[in-house]
Amino acid sequence: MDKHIDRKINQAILRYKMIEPGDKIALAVSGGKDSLTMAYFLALKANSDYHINFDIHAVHIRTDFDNSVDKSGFEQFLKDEGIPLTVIDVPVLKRLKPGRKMNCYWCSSQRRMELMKFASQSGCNKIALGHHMDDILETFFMNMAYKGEMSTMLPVLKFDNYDQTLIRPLALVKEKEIIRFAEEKGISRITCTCNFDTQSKRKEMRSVINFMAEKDESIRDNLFKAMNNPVPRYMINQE
Ligand SMILES: Nc1ncnc2c1ncn2[C@@H]1O[C@H](COP(=O)(O)OP(=O)(O)OP(=O)(O)O)[C@@H](O)[C@H]1O
Repeated sequence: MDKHIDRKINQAILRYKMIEPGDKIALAVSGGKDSLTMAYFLALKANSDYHINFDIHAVHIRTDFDNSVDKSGFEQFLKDEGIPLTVIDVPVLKRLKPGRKMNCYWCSSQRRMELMKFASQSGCNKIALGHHMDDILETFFMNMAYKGEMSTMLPVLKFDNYDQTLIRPLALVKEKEIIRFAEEKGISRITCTCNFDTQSKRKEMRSVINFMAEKDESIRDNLFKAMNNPVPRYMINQE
């Protein structure tokens, strides 16, 4: 077991009050390295005498186009770790309105909607996603560069209009730490490789951040810390 990842997840749970006693958590599992790593560590806690009692149930959304993820491998992995799984078929392509082009935003919003539906039907009050620290940083830079706003994906997001809360247990874990763990565990690194990939802006931001942290890894930590540490006195006030 990777103690560092486990510690970082414990820190996130504590710092953001991410998991509470009695929670029933739907684990959104794509079959990729991030969500399987998340499922592995949460299962260790849910199935042991961890100080917070909670239940987990993995959910995989199977779309109507091939995304090249090796399904049999990840289903077996979850079984071996004692994690129950529900697979839901969602015709993402078929649901597209005539004349509309397929894109990542449409796909992820359809998946998100089905995850919420599953959670509410099965009594889950939380949905866990496999986003990690680098995803959160990239989103922060993308939102500044392309939307002109300072915002990002939150470690814990309570919806106003729904009973569910989104959580991101890997919020303090770096992607390279997940890659190392996934290699040790034999978890496939394949993620979505559909032909509709429109994630080039995210990739651009990733290389900008990697460039900044290339010579000094603590820069990545500081960039993340800065998002948690605004100094209002030295921010430009619009009023
Ligand atoms: N088909 C799916 N079914 C269930 N959950 C999904 C699915 N695809 C993505 N997710 C959830 O959304 C998160 C972000 O999805 P994204 O497509 O960005 O994957 P990723 O960052 O490559 O992560 P992973 O390595 O888990 O695939 C995933 O970590 C997972 O929790």
